[in-house]
Amino acid sequence: MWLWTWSFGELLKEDQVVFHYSEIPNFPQSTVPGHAGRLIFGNLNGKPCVCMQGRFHFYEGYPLWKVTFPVRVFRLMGVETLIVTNAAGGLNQDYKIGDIMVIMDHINMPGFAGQNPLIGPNEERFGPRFPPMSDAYDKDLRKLALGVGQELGYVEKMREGVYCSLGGPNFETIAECRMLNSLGADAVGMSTAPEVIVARHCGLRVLGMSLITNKATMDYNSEAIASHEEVLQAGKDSAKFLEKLVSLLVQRIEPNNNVR
Ligand SMILES: O=P(O)(O)O[C@H]1O[C@H](CO)[C@@H](O)[C@H]1O
Ligand SMILES: Nc1nc2[nH]cnc2c(=O)[nH]1
Repeated sequence: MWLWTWSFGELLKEDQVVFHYSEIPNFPQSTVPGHAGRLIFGNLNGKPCVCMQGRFHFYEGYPLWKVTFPVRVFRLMGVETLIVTNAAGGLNQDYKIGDIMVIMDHINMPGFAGQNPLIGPNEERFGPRFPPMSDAYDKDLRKLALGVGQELGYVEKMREGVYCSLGGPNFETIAECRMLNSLGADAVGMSTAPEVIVARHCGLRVLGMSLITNKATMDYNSEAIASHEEVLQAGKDSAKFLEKLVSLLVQRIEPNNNVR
């Protein structure tokens, strides 16, 4: 069984069952425009999937354990692989709007300030107290994603890089963008790292992909101003491309027999 987030619910046409988050006991609610707040079960190319249409964020006021609660629910339901997607600002100056960055690693900035979803008593039934993160993003899945993207003809669009997760909700200052880029981040957003930390803690295999929805402003002479409207528009513009990519990827991904 597979899980991914964001806008791919439309792909799950076979045997589709839909729940609104409000119907599920103890589930948080989506408050962000563009995040529908629906859980969609179905088959894609014969593979059972569950898709979150809308995720939860720290900036909505949810503690990180709650932001990541669905990951543990899915793990208990038998999910083996997490495909996590996000919208992100491109810090790498070579990146263009509409590019897909396969995430090779992340910088979890809130973690440096003591905000980590695993803080508190360790739940041994999910994983160890001190989980490693140096192998968070599965090498084989990264290679597969880059290959599938190129096979679909998106040679220039496919990138591989480092995602930096911040708490949000404001977009970054110019000085912050320059600093993050000099620290090695290629893209910046307000999600994903917490979900991936919890997914790796409980043994899920992870593939992460960022859609570059805007170029982070690095120049004091630039007139560019980041906005959520721009992010949503870039998401809509790339929806078909992402659907094709994810659809073929799901078809090609082999079951994960190493899940604990
Ligand atoms: O990371 P996702 O939720 O994809 O979306 C990104 O886009 C929103 C800002 O426009 C923020 O939520 C940011 O994290
Ligand atoms: N923090 C942050 N999140 C984003 N989500 C989409 N674009 C951006 C961005 O530029 N910065």
